[in-house]
Amino acid sequence: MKIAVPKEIKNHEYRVALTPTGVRELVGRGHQVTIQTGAGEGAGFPDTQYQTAGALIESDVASLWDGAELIVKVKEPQPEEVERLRADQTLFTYLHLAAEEELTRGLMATGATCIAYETITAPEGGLPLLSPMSAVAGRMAVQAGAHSLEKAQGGSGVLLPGVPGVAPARVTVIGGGVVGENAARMALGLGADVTVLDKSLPRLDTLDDRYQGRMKTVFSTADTLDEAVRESDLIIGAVLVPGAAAPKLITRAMLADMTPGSVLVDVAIDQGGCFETSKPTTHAEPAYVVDGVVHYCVANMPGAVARTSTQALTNATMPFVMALADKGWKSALAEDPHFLSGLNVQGGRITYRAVAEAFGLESVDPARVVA
Ligand SMILES: NC(=O)C1=CN([C@@H]2O[C@H](COP(=O)(O)OP(=O)(O)OC[C@H]3O[C@@H](n4cnc5c(N)ncnc54)[C@H](O)[C@@H]3O)[C@@H](O)[C@H]2O)C=CC1
Ligand SMILES: CC(=O)C(=O)O
Ligand SMILES: [Mg+2]
Repeated sequence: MKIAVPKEIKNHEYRVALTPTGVRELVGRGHQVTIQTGAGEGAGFPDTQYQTAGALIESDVASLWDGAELIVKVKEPQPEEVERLRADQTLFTYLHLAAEEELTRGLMATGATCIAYETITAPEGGLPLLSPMSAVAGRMAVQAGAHSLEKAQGGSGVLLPGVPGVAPARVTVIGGGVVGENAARMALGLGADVTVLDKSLPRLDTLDDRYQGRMKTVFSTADTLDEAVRESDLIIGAVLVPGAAAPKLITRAMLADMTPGSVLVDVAIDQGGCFETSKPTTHAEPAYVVDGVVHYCVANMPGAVARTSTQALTNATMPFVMALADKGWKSALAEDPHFLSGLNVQGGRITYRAVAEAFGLESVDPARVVA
């Protein structure tokens, strides 16, 4: 199969969808892999390493897209990339469609087969192609929050661990999944006073057990959210309803109860964000202030640590890329119901119910599409 890897064009996105190691595996199985000039540069993989692994290097973006049957990317396609996509091509990348109606309609109009990393499931549960980046983003969320708390960033001037004689900062993490656990773990490591809110009691039970009560676990309700808003220096939004738009858990009115200079880090921004006042930001301008509260809402946080993130992401995506290349999308998805749950758009139709529901559109059962 002819596989193309474009250079990512989202703001400050330095990850790349395949490493030279991945290229070597694919080429060894008889596939042709073309890498856009410089695509791996930001992650520390120069073109020469891809060439040694057997890839072709293409400097012309139009030729790269034109010649491909399978396009493997990291971030959701930007408008100029959607324009390049054709009905006979398969796109495999993060899509986060429930947050982006225009992108959803754009991909439908191409007629292409669009498979999202973030909705693929695993037999043992969880989201195996989202979780490595969630681990990265969760860990980064605390760094971002600590930086945003500094006075020069508009923050309240609170140091997360405090110092002897001065209490540590209060950090609340809403959603105790992969992002939430990683964030809470980093905040604990820095000596902050950490509380995790979740709606899942089994999840809170796991966290309590795993951290031996060192982080407080609290069932998420309107009351406990109100309390978190009143008492926290830093709140990290880490909820997820897979494939769906994130619920808005902190409204603008609630910001009035926050201490001036306190910080909201909305990691769930790629699914639309879980705070009413969140809007996607970039690494170039990551934060802004609303009603005295600093908001950090970068939708591609792992892009900033591209070396670590690329390796972690491709470890998880490679088996799926190989299945697509070896078998073609239809057989690969038909044979694996967990892979099939990644199918979001195919032949102009939405094949993921939560995405269709976000826009009041119809969806078709993906099993029918691959039957
Ligand atoms: N901004 C970025 O760069 C990145 C963003 N993400 C995003 O972070 C979000 C979280 O991802 P994961 O931790 O992997 O998901 P996850 O599925 O592991 O965890 C989500 C948790 O949220 C909880 N939850 C759901 N609704 C809730 C509610 N109303 N109140 C309290 N808890 C609730 C669930 O019970 C679950 O424990 C996703 O939107 C993901 O796409 C992930 C990686 C990078
Ligand atoms: C998951 C995601 O949005 C990212 O890694 O950028
Ligand atoms: Mg996005």
